[in-house]
Amino acid sequence: MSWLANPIGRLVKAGVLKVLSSGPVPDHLAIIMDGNRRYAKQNRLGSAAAGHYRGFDKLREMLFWLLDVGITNVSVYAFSIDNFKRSDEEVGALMSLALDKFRALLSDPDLIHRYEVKVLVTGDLSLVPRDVRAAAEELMEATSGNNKCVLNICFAYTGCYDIGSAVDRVAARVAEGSLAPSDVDAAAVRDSLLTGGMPPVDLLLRTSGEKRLSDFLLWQCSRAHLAFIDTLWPDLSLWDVAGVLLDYQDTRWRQPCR
Ligand SMILES: CC(C)=CCC/C(C)=C/CC/C(C)=C/COP(=O)(O)OP(=O)(O)O
Repeated sequence: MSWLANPIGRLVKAGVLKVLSSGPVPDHLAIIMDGNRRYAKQNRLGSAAAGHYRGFDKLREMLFWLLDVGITNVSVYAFSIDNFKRSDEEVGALMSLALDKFRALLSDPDLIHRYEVKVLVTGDLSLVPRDVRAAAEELMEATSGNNKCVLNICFAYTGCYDIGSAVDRVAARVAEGSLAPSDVDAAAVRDSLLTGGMPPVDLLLRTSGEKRLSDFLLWQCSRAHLAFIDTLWPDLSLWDVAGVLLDYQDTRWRQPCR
């Protein structure tokens, strides 16, 4: 167990989170949780799946930090459409993990109920097994009345799919007559994205040293501050998060009106 769980550690953590919450915090933080397989290898966990399970535990731990700091919209890249190209064994393990965790989040009083988190699962859910889709839909339905925070789990997702399907929805509205062709503009496409009413991403964090967007929230990140750190996702610490947020706050103080 981390030292942050002992009484002194809890005080230090509360102090760090309080300091961070006193500066400007992003309205919307997006995270590419990269490095689970390398973490599994380095720590001899025996399978990539074990690294992904550690990855979920880190996500849950980090969400408490972010919500305590006052960040109210968090998007995470949990499974890209490109991830279907991985081995059947790994894809199957990631689907089982999602099924398990979507069900666990349904009854997670400390996180979902206490912080009143609405959970969205966004992506092409027609591509995922029926039981995973049903669990995702049940989770979204059960949390749809929560309105303090949004956790957007991008699953079977890519930014190109998101933009393409938004354009399809706009075209369908034009075809049925509910939108005039002259009213088709960037705002109409933006409002049809899977992220719906979420604000644009202010800060994108990617772990593990890779400096790429990997087709994540391309439209939503058009003005985002980008943070790339070397830490593998399951190793992410409170200090990593503090460093990224302090850097973001420094940028906001220097450029208040972007
Ligand atoms: C249901 C839910 C919210 C699950 C969250 C679990 C989680 C953290 C999933 C991320 C999966 C993923 C493809 C990570 C990228 O690391 P990688 O596998 O590419 O690792 P590598 O870069 O070391 O190869």
